Amino acid sequence: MSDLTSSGAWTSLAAHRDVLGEQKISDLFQSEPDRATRMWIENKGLALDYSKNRASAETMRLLFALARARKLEEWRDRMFEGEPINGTEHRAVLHSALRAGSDQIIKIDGDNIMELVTAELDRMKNFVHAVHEGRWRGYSGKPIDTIVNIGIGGSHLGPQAAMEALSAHAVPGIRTHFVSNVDAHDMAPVLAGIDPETVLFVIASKTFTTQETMTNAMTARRWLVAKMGGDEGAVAHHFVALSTNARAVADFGIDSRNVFHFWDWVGGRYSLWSAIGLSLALGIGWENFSQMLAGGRAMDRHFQAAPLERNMPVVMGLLGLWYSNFMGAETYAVLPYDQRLDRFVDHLQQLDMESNGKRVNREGAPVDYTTGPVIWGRTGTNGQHAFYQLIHQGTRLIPADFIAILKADHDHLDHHRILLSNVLAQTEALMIGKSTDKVLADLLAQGLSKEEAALLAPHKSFPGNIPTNSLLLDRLDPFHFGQLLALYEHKVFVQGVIWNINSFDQWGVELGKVLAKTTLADLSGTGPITGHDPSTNHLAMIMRQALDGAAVDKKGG
Ligand SMILES: O=P(O)(O)OC[C@H]1O[C@H](O)[C@H](O)[C@@H](O)[C@@H]1O
Repeated sequence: MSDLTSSGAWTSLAAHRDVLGEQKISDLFQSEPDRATRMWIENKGLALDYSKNRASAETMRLLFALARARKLEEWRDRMFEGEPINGTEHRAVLHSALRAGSDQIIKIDGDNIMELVTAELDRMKNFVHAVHEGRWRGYSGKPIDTIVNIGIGGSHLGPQAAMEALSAHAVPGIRTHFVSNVDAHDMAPVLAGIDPETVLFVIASKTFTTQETMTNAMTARRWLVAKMGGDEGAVAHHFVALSTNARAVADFGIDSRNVFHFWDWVGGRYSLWSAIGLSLALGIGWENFSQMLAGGRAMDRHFQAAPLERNMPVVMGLLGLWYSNFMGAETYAVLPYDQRLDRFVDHLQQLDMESNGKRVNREGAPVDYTTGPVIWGRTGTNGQHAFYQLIHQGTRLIPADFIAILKADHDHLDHHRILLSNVLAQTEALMIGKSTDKVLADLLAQGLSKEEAALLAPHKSFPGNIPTNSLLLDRLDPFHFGQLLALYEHKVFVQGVIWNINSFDQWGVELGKVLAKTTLADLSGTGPITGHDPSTNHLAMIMRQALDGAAVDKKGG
């Protein structure tokens, strides 16, 4: 047994789970009448109500004890102080420094990195202003009005999700596009709809080696040069790069003055706060981007200063772990009740699953407990008419976060009232359910015979007791979005610490990348394809025939 599963804190929780059993959340409200106010944490316009969880006061006490036994506070401080807690890559984890403010001093190996951070933010700010004020111009002298971000994973999902979330704050007259997939069905329609004289391509890649991004960037570059009559000089006016790899950017042919830097202590999925946020800053303006950083900073301060018992990321991390490790939940749903947060779930998916989808601990030993859950979701109310059926009546336990925005950015108050009423109805229904007896009584009252009612009742009853958090944001503005994003970043960190895994590497994505080089060579070659298993050889042969424009022989391959 591992240190974790043999620890007193863990075994106490397991024993407590057996005692708590199937105790109803609604009964906990009877025995703990102060739950709604006690299980409530608020920080600068972002509030968490976690009272609708399968967790009593005693559960929470044991979870906080687990966090302390795993030295969560020490790990948190080590992260903020720049210790190399990303052990497999010997790197610090300092995305918090990107939003810390210029008055802070944060050192790595004795050097104050805040000087670098502040200088780069200043460069970004100047650039954003130059574009918006029409001082930065395209090759033919026209001002820029279209931004095309080319990146993937952490260099795409965060900026795109934030741009969509903050669409109410978009700078008038600036259009933004986000291209990620190497599938040219992504890039082609964008190129078809933009003006080469007024476009700025923002090539976002931490490593500047990612196949998809490099392929898309080359295509964009070829397209632009062709549109400019073959003049390579146009590239300097229409391309900027965001990267930690200055050399590879130079090799690509982007002028060093057009490169915005960040550093290896910023993980890709944590990089929205860095130069990777440039497309977003161009899309929403510098003041709004700064507000987002301020929101992230506010959550950092909360995470650092609030006692564990009043600490939002800690509570959310511990509750998630409770369901995952002690109640068998395999997935976790995030259900934002705001259309603009639809893509936020995609970002959270990478943030959480790439961070905590690990099967060995920091020391490389296999874990004997489950780690990161499958994160999924979609906006409510759309989800209600699609997959909520399974949450309500399926066989799996699916805990969920409901995210609601108190004040909308439109004038249709009637819509907003309906939207929020659905948040209440769903979280209540998930908790309370509807017993078979109650359904039976209702059916009889409607005039059904006893036999008919008995047949129908099991289908119409709901077990309930499905746990939810309710997150309330005053408004979906840059500050509160920044808080929300940092909240989830720290939730992921909390869980990673307790599981003793490295949440900041991502070796699991490497194998496919390496193999893709071989398979690309196969698809580009001529002779028989024999280097793989029979299935892969067969599939590759069919694909090559199709790519070569030959008649496809699916049978023979
Ligand atoms: O920014 P890049 O170096 O192009 O990387 C883009 C993405 O691809 C990788 O495969 C990683 O899994 C991601 O964490 C990363 O964000």
